[in-house]
Amino acid sequence: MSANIAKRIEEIAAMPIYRNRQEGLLTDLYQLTMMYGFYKSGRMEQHVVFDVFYRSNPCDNGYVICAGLEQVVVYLNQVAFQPDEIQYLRSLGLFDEGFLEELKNFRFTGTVYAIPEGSVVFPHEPLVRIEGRIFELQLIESAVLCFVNHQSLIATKATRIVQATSGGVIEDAHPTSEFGLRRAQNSDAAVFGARAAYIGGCSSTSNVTAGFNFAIPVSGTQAHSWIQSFDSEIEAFRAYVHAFPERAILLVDTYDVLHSGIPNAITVGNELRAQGYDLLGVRIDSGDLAYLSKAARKMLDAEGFGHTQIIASDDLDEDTIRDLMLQGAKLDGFGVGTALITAKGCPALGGVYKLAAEKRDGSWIPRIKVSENPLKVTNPGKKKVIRFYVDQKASADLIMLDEETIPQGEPVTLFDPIHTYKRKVIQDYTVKELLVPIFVDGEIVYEMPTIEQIRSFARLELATLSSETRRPKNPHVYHVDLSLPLWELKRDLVARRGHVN
Ligand SMILES: Nc1ncnc2c1ncn2[C@@H]1O[C@H](COP(=O)(O)OP(=O)(O)OP(=O)(O)O)[C@@H](O)[C@H]1O
Ligand SMILES: O=P(O)(O)OC[C@H]1O[C@H](OP(=O)(O)OP(=O)(O)O)[C@H](O)[C@@H]1O
Ligand SMILES: O=C(O)c1cccnc1
Repeated sequence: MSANIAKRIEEIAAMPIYRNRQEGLLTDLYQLTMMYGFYKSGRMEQHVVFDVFYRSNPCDNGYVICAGLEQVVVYLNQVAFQPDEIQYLRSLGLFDEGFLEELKNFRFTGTVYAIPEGSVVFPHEPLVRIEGRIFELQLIESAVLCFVNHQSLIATKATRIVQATSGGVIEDAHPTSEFGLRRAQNSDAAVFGARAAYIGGCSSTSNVTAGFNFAIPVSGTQAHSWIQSFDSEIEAFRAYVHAFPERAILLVDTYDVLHSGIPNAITVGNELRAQGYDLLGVRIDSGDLAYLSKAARKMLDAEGFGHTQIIASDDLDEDTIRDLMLQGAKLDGFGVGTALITAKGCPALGGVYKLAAEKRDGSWIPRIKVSENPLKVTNPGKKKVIRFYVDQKASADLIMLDEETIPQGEPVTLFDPIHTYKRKVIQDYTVKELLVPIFVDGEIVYEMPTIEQIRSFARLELATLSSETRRPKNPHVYHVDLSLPLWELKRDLVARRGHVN
């Protein structure tokens, strides 16, 4: 492991959220019973390849932003069983001592390729490809899917919400703070969700644990209780700006936005101004946010508070935000909690982990899972994914067998794997291979990017998609095709119901 890679993984593993997480038991029982079966039948060393992929985009979106790889890397680097966990497994009465001994010594020794966090990805593409002993690869399925599915879902939801603030124009998006801690499905979902939301374009989080661990900017205003705890709204405002003269965003809807909140904010703003400060902002958390923001803007502007921002919150999601902007709401920023952290409307990303190949006598034998539904038939073999760019826009992706040569500029004919008569010739393109090495034989070979690098990358990635692919409803379906050799292999294996000979 190079010094840089080692230093970076040390930094990441030192984050409190990752410390002391060995997570051997973060698995489904059937993984352990299958592992026991492999152990009993002498097949633990069987080398296999598993792919992580999903079959359809969440929220009828046109893409997913993949996220969660950092958590996967830390997990694979640390996964182990503690003595009390071994004792618990012993108490189940399912496993013999030899097997428990194997678990005591468990370490991940496999090879992992993955698409970097922040990338835009599409259905059926291997997001993570893991190669190694079936004994290890079976254990890790559940945790790897949990991390990738969750963070990719929230990052994707965040891109929908953030793009809604500016009608899909990425560079004009308004700052959007993630407010979901209190509404998340418990704390890990809140903290890792805040990370994913930041990757997806949120500008900050109210979640201090997420800020502390992941170096995400934290921001906040006040609760209604703050205002209620004073004898009057103006006293509450004065006390807050006294504490934070430069960064006060005053909550103006506790009593009456236009007749009390905004006039009081203006009074306090003038007092602040006399001390040389500008009132940073106001937050409206109820009522008709379009009407109130327009009226508040006029009142603030009339008193010379043109720079004072108006922030909205109140059960917002991408649809309401888009609606508000269409109504001409005068909003400079948003706080979004429940709908973002719970991915309202699309509660799970259905990523799966499927066996793609098995090593026999030194060569890879492709494996397939057949289904009546052609979209559910897996892509066999050890694979890679390439993306064609034309005029810097992502034009199509191609899933290929790992041994195939990547095209280098010659025209390429792509065909739809289901409706094969649908063809497209790509020329004048550049090409990028999406899966990059992360672990080789259990050792990390990837220099993990910082959260800022991941977030900036996600933004660049989104910009490679057409606005038609990014639009929130009925987006263009991005082409993900199979190379001819992969398509033929799949067809032959389907015909033979997966039998190799
Ligand atoms: N102009 C608007 N267009 C569309 N939706 C809006 C508009 N203004 C507010 N909303 C949304 O309408 C919903 C209003 O919720 P609700 O009926 O609970 O009223 P409220 O103002 O939040 O009341 P409360 O005083 O209980 O907070 C919220 O989801 C809010 O984001
Ligand atoms: O609406 P969401 O998108 O879920 O965002 C989080 C919500 O949490 C707070 O309300 P809450 O009533 O919990 O507390 P408060 O008294 O501080 O307003 C805040 O005012 C937001 O409305
Ligand atoms: O800082 C805020 O305004 C905030 C934080 C969490 C939830 N709601 C609001």
